Amino acid sequence: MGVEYALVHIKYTIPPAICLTLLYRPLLTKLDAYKIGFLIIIAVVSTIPWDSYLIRNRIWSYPSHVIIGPKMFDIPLEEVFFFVVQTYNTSLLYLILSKSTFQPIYLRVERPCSHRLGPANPQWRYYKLFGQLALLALIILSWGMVKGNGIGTYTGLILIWAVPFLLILWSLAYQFILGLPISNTAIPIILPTLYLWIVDTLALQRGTWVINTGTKFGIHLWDGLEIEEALFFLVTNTLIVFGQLAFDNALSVLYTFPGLFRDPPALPSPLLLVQALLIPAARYEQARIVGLREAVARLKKKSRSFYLASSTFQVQIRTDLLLLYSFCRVADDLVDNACSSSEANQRIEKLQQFLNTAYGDQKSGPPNLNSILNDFPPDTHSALLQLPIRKLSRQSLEDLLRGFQTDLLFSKKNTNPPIENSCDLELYACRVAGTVAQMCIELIFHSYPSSMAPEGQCRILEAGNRMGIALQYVNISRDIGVDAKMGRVYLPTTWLAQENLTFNSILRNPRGKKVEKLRSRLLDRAFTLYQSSRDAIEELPIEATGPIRVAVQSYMEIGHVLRQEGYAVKAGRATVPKGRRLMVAWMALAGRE
Ligand SMILES: CC(C)=CCC/C(C)=C/CC/C(C)=C/CC/C(C)=C/[C@@H]1[C@@H](COP(=O)(O)OP(=O)(O)O)[C@]1(C)CC/C=C(\C)CC/C=C(\C)CCC=C(C)C
Repeated sequence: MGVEYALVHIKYTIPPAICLTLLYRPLLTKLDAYKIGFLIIIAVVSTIPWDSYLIRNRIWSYPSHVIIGPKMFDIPLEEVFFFVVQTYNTSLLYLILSKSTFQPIYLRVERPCSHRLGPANPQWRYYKLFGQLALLALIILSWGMVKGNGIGTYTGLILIWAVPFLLILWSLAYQFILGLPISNTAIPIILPTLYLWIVDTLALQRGTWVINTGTKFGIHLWDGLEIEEALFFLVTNTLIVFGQLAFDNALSVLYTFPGLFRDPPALPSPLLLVQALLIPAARYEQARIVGLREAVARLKKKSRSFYLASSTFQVQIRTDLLLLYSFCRVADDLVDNACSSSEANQRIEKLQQFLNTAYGDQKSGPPNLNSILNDFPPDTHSALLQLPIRKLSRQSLEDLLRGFQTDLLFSKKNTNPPIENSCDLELYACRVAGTVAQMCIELIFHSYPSSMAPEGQCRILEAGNRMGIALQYVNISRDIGVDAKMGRVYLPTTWLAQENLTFNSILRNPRGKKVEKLRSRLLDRAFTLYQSSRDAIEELPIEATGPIRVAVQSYMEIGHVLRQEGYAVKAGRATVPKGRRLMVAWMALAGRE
């Protein structure tokens, strides 16, 4: 009996497990736990028969003085723990590295060129086939090595066990394996493999486990690292990462195509996941993928705070929020970028017609939105078409358009600017931002059905509305100068009068001590509203609380920056430095401010 192998864990595998857990803990969700647990079970169940065979046939062995004693099917318990901890560590590293990637946009429709819906990535079928043939060849080669019963036996046994699993995973998830950024694929394989190679070098040099002669090539990758050991760790980490990728591929299919899976559960069963993976890529909906790609690009370009926040949501709700953002952004830009206020008015009318058609008469089947799209520029079509209409209340979207209408009432000639007093300001903010908050909450409750009584849900919606107003006040405080250039002053005229300012004087000069005083007054209101509504976030479904905290705290941080002297400005707007934004997001996830 000895503790040598146990010490390998204490020194080398448990410390990274603890560090990775602490790092990922604020982001860990039930779905992540489900994924990791699922893979650990598969890893242990599939490795035990193979490892037991190897030990019984003396391919490798453990001197009795290095293990504590208890065994499972001849495998020391330390070794069984190794399968668990390796799967856990590599999975966590994968989750950390892939968190910011919105994976559904890497799905590809595969159709033959002659298909009536047009060509779409036909070459991917050949990539799949090529990989399958290569893996089949490897299986045949490894079978020959095992049969030969010579120095290639150990290599053959590793490959004959692992490659069939790789073949299955490749066949199901080749799109993600090939298409995702290497931060999601190669890096989570390479980093733990290199680490385990070093650990293995140290362990073998100390004789913790021994590969017997006659069944190995005797080649060392470096001094102390047998080629077979190096291969083993490479292959097992590849299996773990491919397993995670297959899982995520299934989730992406499930949550991206409502036409294939309408309202899938937040924790899908293994059967449902397999069904999603078996859907032929020819049935994926190209318009949906394009809509999501454009939504991600829009969010990335236009809002750093919400882009960062969006990456903390799970794929299901993240998809809906991205599409909502895309619609709101496009609608806001259509109005803001119109050449004249009459064109802007026409655009709002068209958006209203779009909503009328989209909500239409629910009984007469799905509405045909294509005819109305001709009224809009082509680069806005996907944002309009993909809006998750059936999950959102018509009232909120119509109020948002009413808010945009207020913007059109600003003009130098207009002697009655639309925001006269605090009530006007609040109503405006409620329409353009309170509605957005309410829609976000509607989407959350749709993704994570709650047993909360309707009164409770109403209370949360009201708090969300206040939070939206708070964010809009921060937005207005930040943009006083930018808005003045567009002929808009959202500070109430009664407030201006108290400082001997006028609408036109702000248009001429949106700076100075008096303006700072008013900015500060608006920020005070924003923070009061924030304080009065932030507790309601904790009552949201658990999957949404951390990410929503990130969204609102990141945006409120702009307010904190505005209160400091000499803050950084980008394109005329106060901006939160990246490091500070990340710190705020991290603290928000951890539930601190
Ligand atoms: C991660 C996440 C939550 C993403 C989605 C957010 C989303 C759908 C935002 C819509 C943004 C938008 C373009 C709306 C049009 C109207 C508008 C301009 C509103 C202002 C946003 C400003 O963003 P930005 O600075 O990029 O805009 P400009 O460059 O100035 O044009 C707003 C300030 C409103 C944003 C409000 C929210 C996102 C609501 C936040 C509150 C919640 C999510 C609910 C909190 C829940 C409780 C229970 C309190």
